[in-house]
Amino acid sequence: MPVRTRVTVPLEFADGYQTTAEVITFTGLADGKEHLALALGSCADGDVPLVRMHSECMTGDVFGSQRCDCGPQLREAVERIATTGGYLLYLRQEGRGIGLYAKLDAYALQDLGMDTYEANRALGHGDDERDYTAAAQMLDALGARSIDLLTNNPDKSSQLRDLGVEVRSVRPTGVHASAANVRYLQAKVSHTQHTIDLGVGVGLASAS
Ligand SMILES: Nc1nc2c(ncn2[C@@H]2O[C@H](COP(=O)(O)OP(=O)(O)OP(=O)(O)O)[C@@H](O)[C@H]2O)c(=O)[nH]1
Ligand SMILES: [Zn+2]
Repeated sequence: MPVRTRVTVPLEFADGYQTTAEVITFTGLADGKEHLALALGSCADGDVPLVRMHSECMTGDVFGSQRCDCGPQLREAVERIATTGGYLLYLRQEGRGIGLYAKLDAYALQDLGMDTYEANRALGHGDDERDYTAAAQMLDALGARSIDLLTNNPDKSSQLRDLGVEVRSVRPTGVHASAANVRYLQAKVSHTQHTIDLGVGVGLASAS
């Protein structure tokens, strides 16, 4: 699974944080999507890279939506990986794999009282349609056979291990709770066993 292009991109976030990423593209990924890898920090030969598999969320990543925790998780991941050395895989799996329009349909159903998983099912989708085969191919192309994985989602480490990636450790992300997303985070904890400690959530007090 060859790397197609590597290009250096200087990054500056809204809060002024700056770093440099090597943005990497691939050919022949299993699902034919244009997934990106960002190499951040420095990883010497033999070091185990810190990896985040970030699923695309246009509303959260681009527009700063408060309905989810994607924007702050992305910002956190870039800095942690730049400090440690590793890869951010930006996966084109909008809406947990159901697509942007369907995610917004699901938001409309959540506004009528469904939780995030019930809304997916009401639309005829699975709870989570993401498959990490392409991510495993990207890691293989990068020579990352053993990784430390930044996630609260047990399905990500489980799928990667089944795909032959050695996940040496799983590191939780910070808790980015707010009044607007706490119900969504609670659903992730109760339904898919995410390791999010909502008792210590940043901003949780304002949600109660
Ligand atoms: N269908 C649907 N997708 C959502 C909703 N809220 C967020 N998403 C999508 O969920 C994905 C976010 O996934 P991740 O940031 O990987 O979060 P996660 O699976 O909880 O795992 P970690 O953050 O690694 O713990 C993005 O693709 C979002 O677009 C929702 O209410 N419905
Ligand atoms: Zn989001």
